[in-house]
Amino acid sequence: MAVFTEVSTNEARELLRRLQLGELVALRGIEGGIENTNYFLTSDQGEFVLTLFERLTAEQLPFYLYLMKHLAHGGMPVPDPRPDRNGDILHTVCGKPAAVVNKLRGKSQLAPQPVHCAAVGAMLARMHLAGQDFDRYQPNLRGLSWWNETAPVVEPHITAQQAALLRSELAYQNHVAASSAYAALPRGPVHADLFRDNVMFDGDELTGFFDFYFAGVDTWLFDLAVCLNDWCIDLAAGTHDAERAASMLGAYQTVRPLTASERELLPAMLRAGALRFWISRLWDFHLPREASMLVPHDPTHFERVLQGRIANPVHA
Ligand SMILES: Nc1ncnc2c1ncn2[C@@H]1O[C@H](COP(=O)(O)OP(=O)(O)O)[C@@H](O)[C@H]1O
Ligand SMILES: N[C@@H](CCOP(=O)(O)O)C(=O)O
Repeated sequence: MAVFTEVSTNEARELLRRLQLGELVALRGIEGGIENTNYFLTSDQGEFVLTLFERLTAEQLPFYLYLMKHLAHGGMPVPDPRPDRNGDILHTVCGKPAAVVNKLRGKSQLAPQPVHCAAVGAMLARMHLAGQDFDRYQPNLRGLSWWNETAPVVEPHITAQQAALLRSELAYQNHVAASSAYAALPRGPVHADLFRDNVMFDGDELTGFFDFYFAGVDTWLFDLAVCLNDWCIDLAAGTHDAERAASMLGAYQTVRPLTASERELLPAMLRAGALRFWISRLWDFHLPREASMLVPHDPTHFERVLQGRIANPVHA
């Protein structure tokens, strides 16, 4: 359930008027999602998604919303935030920061085949290139600094063996981040959470991707590693799927070939991607936000993925 704040039809009607998006036809709460309140908003001009931000602040949101707008205008199939009469794309609904975007066609592909992984790889590379000239900056707020801050917070809740893995991996990632190969990695705005549930497909055709609310400036390789760690992993076993990974990496490189530093650091970034989601899942699991309706994801999945990435490094 992801309607934390109830929006009345009157409020929806008034919002559509403010945004000059026509007359309300239907308003329906969206059950998926864990962070925000989402509604499908249908007017006589089309179908939209209304999001009320429950956690992100009005200071953080412009980066995400303007990045989506920039990418949409660059031809990427991402939601385009709709402006009001003054040109503002961050609105207020029920006292919460809110946005209205176009509804994307298609549905999530939760059992991806190599063809889907190739589509995601090519689209990710196009997105990286399209984001190059985006002029706002916000770091990846779930990057290395956050891992260093959060690891000691979750440590009291895990076993000694898990804590040892967490500490040694963190030490390794701090060491990698200080290296000259890491400094040479190309970077720019990244999605940083492009999991299967954030991409739409119509059959084998990728029709869009959304949920930019973990985006930030980071290495492009980290973004690719996050995708490989979700799309190209057998979820039941937590193991690497070589065929799907080859499809994703190959398609990514048809658009943007990896640099020498990226090839060198792919195994390290696959570990970083696994560590990032292991820590955030441990955090959500052991320290749930007060009054949150968040149903935490299983942290042990990414612990297994991390162990697999350490034991069996994958090269480009
Ligand atoms: N622009 C969009 N077009 C179509 N469906 C969307 C769009 N944005 C969100 N959704 C739907 O809403 C659900 C929840 O959105 P999501 O951004 O994942 O929420 P949360 O940030 O709370 O996790 C998605 O799984 C998807 O079904
Ligand atoms: N992809 C993350 C959780 C983020 O949730 P989302 O619904 O906002 O994509 C994970 O799997 O841990």
